[in-house]
Amino acid sequence: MENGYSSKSLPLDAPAGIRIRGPLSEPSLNRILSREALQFVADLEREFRPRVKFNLGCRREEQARYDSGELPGFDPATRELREGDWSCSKTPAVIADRRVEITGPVERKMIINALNSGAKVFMADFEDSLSPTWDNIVRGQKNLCDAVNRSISFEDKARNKHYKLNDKTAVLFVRPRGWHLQEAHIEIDGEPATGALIDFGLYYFHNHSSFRSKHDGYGPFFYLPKMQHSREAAVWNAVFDRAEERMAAPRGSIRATVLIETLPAVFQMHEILYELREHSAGLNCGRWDYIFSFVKTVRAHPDRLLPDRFQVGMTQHFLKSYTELLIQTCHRRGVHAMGGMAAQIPIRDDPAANDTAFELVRADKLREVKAGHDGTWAAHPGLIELVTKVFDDNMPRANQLHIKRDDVRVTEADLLQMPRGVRTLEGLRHNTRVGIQYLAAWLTGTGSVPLYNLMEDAATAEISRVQNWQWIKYGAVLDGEIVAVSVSKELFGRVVEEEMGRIEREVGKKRFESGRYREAAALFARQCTKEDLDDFLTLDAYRHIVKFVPALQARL
Ligand SMILES: CC(=O)SCCNC(=O)CCNC(=O)[C@H](O)C(C)(C)COP(=O)(O)OP(=O)(O)OC[C@H]1O[C@@H](n2cnc3c(N)ncnc32)[C@H](O)[C@@H]1OP(=O)(O)O
Ligand SMILES: O=CC(=O)O
Ligand SMILES: [Mg+2]
Repeated sequence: MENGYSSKSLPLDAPAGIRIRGPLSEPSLNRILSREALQFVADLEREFRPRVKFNLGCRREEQARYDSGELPGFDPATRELREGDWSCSKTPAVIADRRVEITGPVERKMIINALNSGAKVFMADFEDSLSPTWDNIVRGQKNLCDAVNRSISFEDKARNKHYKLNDKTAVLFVRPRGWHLQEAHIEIDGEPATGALIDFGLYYFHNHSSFRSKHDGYGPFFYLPKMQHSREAAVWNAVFDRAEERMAAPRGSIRATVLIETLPAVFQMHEILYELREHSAGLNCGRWDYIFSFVKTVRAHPDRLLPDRFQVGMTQHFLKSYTELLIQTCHRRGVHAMGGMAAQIPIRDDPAANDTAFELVRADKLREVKAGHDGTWAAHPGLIELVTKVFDDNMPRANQLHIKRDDVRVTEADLLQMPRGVRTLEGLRHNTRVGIQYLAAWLTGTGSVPLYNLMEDAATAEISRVQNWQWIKYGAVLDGEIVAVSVSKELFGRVVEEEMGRIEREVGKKRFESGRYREAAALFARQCTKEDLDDFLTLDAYRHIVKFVPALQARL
């Protein structure tokens, strides 16, 4: 035995070609990686890995075109499909009313709290709000199994608090990782597995039959993140077909909502729905990744520098156009158009600030329901009552599929219009302070955190990173300074140093020394100052959280 791990903590009964490289922290997790479950995910991996790799290659090719000056737009080749008359399969009754959805990582206590929160849906997250440590991934699957079969409970000994499910709970959706992330701790035929297929496959394998016996045979339900093109949706559709076939589940029983959260995908919404038409549960405005993707896509265009992050709100023309087009598209195809996440969360120790935060959430949700959204997201149980009321007051039916928004006329220029606002030193400082603290949490296994009274997760951290990168790369001139100041590596270096000092003062010396702040700062600074922008912060950061069983230590 070395470092607390023993070969006994590895599941030993893996089928041929599968190697589990991460330790299991308790024997009850073994069941998640049963021989049959691993065989199921390995079959998916072997069938779909080539298509996943092909699609990632297409992303690189498309990005090279944007880097040489092109901008994304509607595809002339699929015009007939966009203009044609077709619908997605009818939405199952159990998810007809999705007015408020709570989201959160697949953490045991939070799953119980979210399911009990009074929201219609809980989206359990392996993605933006989860740091994908091996333990979080496997434990998250176990937590979800226990939630689906209603045996989940949690004991908070320190607070003498016992958690269990209420009789009435939210409907469960699960968001697997995006196509770009690998699961290094499961090797299939000598290569790391595709994270998305591991998350989907293990969850589907263990839970499909429980869903079959309820919800009129529909489910499990999924959210699908970060796609860039309809050919990626076609892969998900084929994965769903194969999973249903293997488990003798009715075709179309799996339903999934696609997040439109990349700039290229906004030009592909009809096409994405078409590919998934038998499995679709609509689209969602993933605003935070969308803003991140906007910057990433135009990274080679020096004339497209974003203003401060706080000014890129949903009333900016490009974001308003995106949400309206999404609503029109979904309602033409007979599926839900879900709203996104306001970043404000309850502020316990400051009633005035709490009131302001609630007012901002109320205004955001009012805008969404009036625009025609069928529901929206909430980040915290303390917001469910408020958000529900806004939708109840303005949406008398279960949804607004009948509101077609034929008045909406959105062009490529609308979707690409630059947001207005100023670029400030405080914006650079805030991005840096938040980016470093978020990464420090992520490296220790926490994927969503409250920072300065806002929810921060991987998508919001990405905005901080790419905005800094863009300003440094193109020497953005800052507004509001007495003498002209442009952002440079030297200025950024000073900002990192000063913000590290501030973080240390804010979190205290003890926490600062025992945390991973210095490692996070080095990682964040490296990412912000690279000559060429990395596609995802989490790809670089993932290397820092991979922990192989020492006896099997090898290069990633
Ligand atoms: C860009 C996107 O993808 S958005 C979607 C992804 N992001 C998310 O899902 C973020 C979800 N939200 C969260 O993770 C949390 O609300 C945070 C990290 C922002 C704040 O969490 P905390 O600091 O723990 O909040 P707070 O202390 O006020 O929590 C109070 C209680 O509510 C619970 N709670 C807070 N948020 C949630 C949630 N989203 N789901 C379930 N329970 C929650 C806490 O566990 C705590 O429970 P307890 O009283 O039984 O101990
Ligand atoms: O996933 C949601 C987002 O806003 O990003
Ligand atoms: Mg996202």
